[in-house]
Amino acid sequence: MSTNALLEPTTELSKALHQDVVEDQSASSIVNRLKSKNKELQTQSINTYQQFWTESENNNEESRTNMYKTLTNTYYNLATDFYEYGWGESFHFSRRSIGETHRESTRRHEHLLFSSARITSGMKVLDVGCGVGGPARECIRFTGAHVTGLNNNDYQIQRANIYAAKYKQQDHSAFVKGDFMDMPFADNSFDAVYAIEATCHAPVLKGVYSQMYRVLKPGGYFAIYEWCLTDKFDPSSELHKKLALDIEHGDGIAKLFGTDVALQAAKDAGFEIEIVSDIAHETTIGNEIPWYSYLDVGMIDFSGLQGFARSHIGRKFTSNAVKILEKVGIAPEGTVKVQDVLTTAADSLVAGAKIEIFTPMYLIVGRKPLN
Ligand SMILES: CC(C)=CCC[C@@H](C)[C@H]1CC[C@H]2C3=C(CC[C@]12C)[C@@]1(C)CC[C@H](O)C[C@@H]1CC3
Repeated sequence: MSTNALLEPTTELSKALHQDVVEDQSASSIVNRLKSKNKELQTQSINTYQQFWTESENNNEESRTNMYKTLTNTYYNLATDFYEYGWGESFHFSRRSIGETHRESTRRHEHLLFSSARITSGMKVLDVGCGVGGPARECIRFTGAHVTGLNNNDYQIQRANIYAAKYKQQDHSAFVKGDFMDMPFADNSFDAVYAIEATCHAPVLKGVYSQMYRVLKPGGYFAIYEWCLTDKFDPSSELHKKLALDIEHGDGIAKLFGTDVALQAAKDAGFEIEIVSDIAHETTIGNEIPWYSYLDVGMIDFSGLQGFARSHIGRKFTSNAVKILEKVGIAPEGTVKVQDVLTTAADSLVAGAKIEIFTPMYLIVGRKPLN
């Protein structure tokens, strides 16, 4: 393989890279997980990912957008273990209230979306870009619905299935591999569809929303939390452009779109819009603490390893620990770069949020017309 060749994140690659995927305690098992990777493939994967962002012919927006599947899939092959270690099973941010734990606010944020999508017991629901299935499992508990999780990353599907067995939810869930721009489902097959901080990986928002529209039954609800640049984003500002690029690089996103583009895409897909709001910036009760506070400088959560790992100081600790693990050959070469990419994510998200050019929770709720 030439140094510039991209490693395609196929199912075979996933099996060879992640090797033995077992049930484990997510936070403390990061060392074991890193140890069990195929070292050569892990190194090649990070080199593939970095080619989209460092000196190479693939480092441009067009290339990233054309190759969104390779970009995002490779990102999650590398980032998933770290996400579980530092965040848990639900890969999204949440509005936070005083006295609320990370887990509580995560659940509340999910419940808001499930209620907005009018999900009730017995419904057939689609979770688009389901990660390792944290929100899907909560949707099942909260509503009694059957949830299908769609994901293009084999490793995350494998992990979602392990969790489904652990929580005895196999009869209420299914995790399906597929591209959300070309979903492997029949027209009109779900009672409700939702996506939590996932459709931002699409090259074109209208493409993924149209697919959600197609598979939704007439009269059914669509509810999403979208990652967007806000109206305060100024494309002529070097700082704004740099932060947007760092968010894209740190989070496996080919191109971030504005809230206006997202709303128009939902309308163009055919939805009758019922709710639209950047709920990160609402000054309502239940939103007293900024969503990014866990990642911000000075914040330390002593509730456990996971809380510490996501804090600014915890990230520094992890960076140093990973350097040692890589040096002594426990972690594959390139793992330090993965943690660096995630550090870029955390820092740019906080910086972008503080100047309000970015939101991870642009809420759009729409309905597919009955006829
Ligand atoms: C990428 C998208 C669309 C959504 C994921 C949102 C968040 C769950 C992640 C965004 C940045 C992530 C980081 C971590 C956990 C998951 C995120 C908050 C870590 C705290 C995981 C542990 C690492 O050592 C540091 C990471 C920083 C970024």
